[in-house]
Amino acid sequence: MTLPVALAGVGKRFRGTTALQDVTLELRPGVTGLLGPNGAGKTTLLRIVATALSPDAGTVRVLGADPADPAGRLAIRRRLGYLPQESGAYSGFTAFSFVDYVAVLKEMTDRSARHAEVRRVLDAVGLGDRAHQRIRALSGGMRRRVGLAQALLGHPDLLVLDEPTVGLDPEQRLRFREVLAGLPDDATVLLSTHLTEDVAALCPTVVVLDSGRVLFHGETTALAALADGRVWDAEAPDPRAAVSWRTPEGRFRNVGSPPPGAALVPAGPEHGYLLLTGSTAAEQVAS
Ligand SMILES: Nc1ncnc2c1ncn2[C@@H]1O[C@H](COP(=O)(O)OP(=O)(O)OP(=O)(O)O)[C@@H](O)[C@H]1O
Repeated sequence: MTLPVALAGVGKRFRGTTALQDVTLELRPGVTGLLGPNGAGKTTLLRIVATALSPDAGTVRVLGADPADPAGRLAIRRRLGYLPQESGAYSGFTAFSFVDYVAVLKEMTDRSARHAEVRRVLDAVGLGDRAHQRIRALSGGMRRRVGLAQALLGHPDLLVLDEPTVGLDPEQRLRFREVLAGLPDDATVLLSTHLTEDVAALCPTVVVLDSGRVLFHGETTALAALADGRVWDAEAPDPRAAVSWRTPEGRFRNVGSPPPGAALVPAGPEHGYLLLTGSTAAEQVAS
């Protein structure tokens, strides 16, 4: 089977900043979450997979093709749906006209079939009744959903979604879950997020990126298992903890090496993530 995404030794620098370093990663069909603190390199990695950016080093294969080759790039783009980080562009379009415009770029030439597809994806993200409103008049979460709708056009084999849940209210998060669950089994989704609860709810597989390096790639349950027996509550931050924070009950949750007799708490993916990334991510998870 051709792997949907295969990166080997990928590196990317922006002037003095190393955004990605020696990233080797193979993705299989299904939903993979890309988790990491601010500046970890998530957007850079997604842009490379989505053929929007070339790496400085390493090899990239997406859907069996090489994005460095113009014919390969075109072949990938025809089978790709991409939600980039939010841009303010196209705000004068209506939701319908914007998604229709992207559908034209995707070579959907039959007008009535194209319009039916535009309606399908707008309905899928819960914007059927807002289709003729201008994008600038929509809320931030609705604009994000317009972006998601265009990524779903034409049933892509690979969906690359940069922070798709930002700005979504709880009901829309649930709907987004349903959209992902409704994709065919052989579709591949790579989505970035800061939120370990997104990963727990949406992604059977997770990649943890920090400072441009892959720290973990495996099942989300295995990320949680890294912290088994290493999470405990106490009256104060414990010096044996790699990370501590105050719980809503006013106690302190500690992740690290517990003392004998510690009040252990079941581990979740966020605790495994904190053990891997340490304090850089602690504030994001604790807040
Ligand atoms: N176009 C660019 N020019 C200069 N530096 C860049 C550029 N794009 C990214 N970087 C730098 O590369 C590093 C990785 O950035 P990237 O946006 O990939 O991280 P991220 O994990 O998506 O972060 P966030 O969670 O904050 O969105 C950061 O240090 C960033 O400042």
